[in-house]
Amino acid sequence: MLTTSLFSKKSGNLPFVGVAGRLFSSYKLNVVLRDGEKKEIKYEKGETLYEAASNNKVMSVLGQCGGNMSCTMCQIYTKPEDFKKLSPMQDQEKDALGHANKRIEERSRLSLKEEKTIKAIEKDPRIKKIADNIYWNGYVDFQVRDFHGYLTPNGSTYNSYFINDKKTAVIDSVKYPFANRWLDKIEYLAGGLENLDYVICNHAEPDHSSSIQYLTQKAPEVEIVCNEKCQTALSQHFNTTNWNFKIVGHGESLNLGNKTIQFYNTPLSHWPESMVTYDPSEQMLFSMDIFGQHYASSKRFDDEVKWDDIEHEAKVYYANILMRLSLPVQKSLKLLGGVPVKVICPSHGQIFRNPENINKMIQNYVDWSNCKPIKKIVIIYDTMWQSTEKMAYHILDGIQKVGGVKVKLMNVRRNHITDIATEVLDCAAMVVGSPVLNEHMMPEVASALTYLEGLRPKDKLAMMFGSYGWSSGGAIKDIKRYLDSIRATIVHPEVLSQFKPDQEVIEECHKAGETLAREVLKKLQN
Ligand SMILES: Cc1cc2nc3c(=O)[nH]c(=O)nc-3n(C[C@H](O)[C@H](O)[C@H](O)COP(=O)(O)O)c2cc1C
Repeated sequence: MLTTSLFSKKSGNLPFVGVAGRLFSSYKLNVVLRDGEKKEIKYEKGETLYEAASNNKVMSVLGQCGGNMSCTMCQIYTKPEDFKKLSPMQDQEKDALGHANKRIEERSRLSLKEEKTIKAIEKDPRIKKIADNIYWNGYVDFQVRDFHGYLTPNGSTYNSYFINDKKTAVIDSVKYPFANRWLDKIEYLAGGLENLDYVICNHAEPDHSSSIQYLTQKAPEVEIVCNEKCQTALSQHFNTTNWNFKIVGHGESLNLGNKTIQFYNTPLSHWPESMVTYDPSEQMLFSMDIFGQHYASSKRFDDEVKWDDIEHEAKVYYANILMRLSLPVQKSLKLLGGVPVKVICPSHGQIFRNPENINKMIQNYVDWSNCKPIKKIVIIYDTMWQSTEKMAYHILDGIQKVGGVKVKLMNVRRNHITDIATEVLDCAAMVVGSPVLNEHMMPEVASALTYLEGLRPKDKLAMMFGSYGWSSGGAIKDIKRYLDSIRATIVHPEVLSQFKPDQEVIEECHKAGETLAREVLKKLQN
């Protein structure tokens, strides 16, 4: 039985049964052995039933699992009215008792003491200790495949962090379908939801805030720490009438006892209210969506998984979520540049603790926020009867003939906009092609370009192409409007083909590809 939380500081609701020694310095216990023999034993303050029984040598078979909530030999029954007074039962204990006895809800618990709980917490895969008195208590969502239209083939995590000090605090919550699991973990770590003092809300987006509403129902006293804009945004998402807000400004601190944590506003480093939390004692930055990755794993740290995987997911995240917000992100990076960081705890994905990885990720953010181009050309196109596709392949041939430039061929119906945006982030040039359909470009090309127009990739060279039947201009006019909007530099006139590309058009495509590759090399010659 989890006699009291590892971190419980409010002793008013300490349980008494099975740990009677906690409330009475010495206690008598009547033991009836299996063969019917009766014995009276004493047990002392702090002893569990298991310890009392083994110290008095009455039950030699007790405790085979070493107190790890498996063998259920220390199972006890309480009176129903006493059962209610006990600390909440966690999954591991429920599971163990569930196997042993179906009546667990009524009056059955395991008699284990606090030290076992510490071990259990540190072994518990649902919780992860990330520093002394700081725990990850988020949720790993292996199943999620779509985030507001952006594909997440590797799932994601909603990271939440529990700080145990004289005051207890949780940083960020999880997406609402997983609220109960989040609440369970807080209950487990704090020894009751009523023992939680603060929830720090760095960002009002529902994947990080939507479970707070369930916490405030159960623990109305908890203070919601956030900036003013976040309070407004939360009130525009949830009924916050009874929420107990504590508004903090940029650079303000919150003393938790031994630790004093700090808050910095990082507006539009995702939403206007975005803020980060910093623990100077651990040099730990709770960076909200900055450095996030949609990546689900049973491991929590960067150095426990393949770097290439999380670096890729961080890039996908940046391209699809933050590319448009590069200026605010640069401001946030500048602000945080003066803050020494040993650990970065983002709100999605792996926690960065490897210094080399932290430096690499910060450098990536500097590069990505500048859309720093590499020698790469992305060809984005659609086709009905393969004429435009054929042109795309001949442009690709021209690029490859020059050499030294990577090419990505992306049919918009075979490549999701998530991946197109990721490839565009660091490409030097984009080539966009569409056949004419009803005097316009194809709708999937429009979809990709609308997405890119919103994300605003910077500093791209560009070129257009496509096939038509009887009126050449429709698709090109549409594509050009988007390329102009993102201020791309068109470095070659459009290449057009009436129906199937003939030899002359094919040669034109080759030449266009060659010109484009040379322009890229010229631009990136250093
Ligand atoms: C439904 C449909 C609508 C079309 N509308 C136009 C049009 O408005 N103007 C035009 O010049 N060609 C139009 N075309 C002809 C195509 O642009 C032409 O067949 C072109 O070669 C198709 O290129 P693709 O092979 O890459 O799909 C249309 C074709 C289809 C099937």
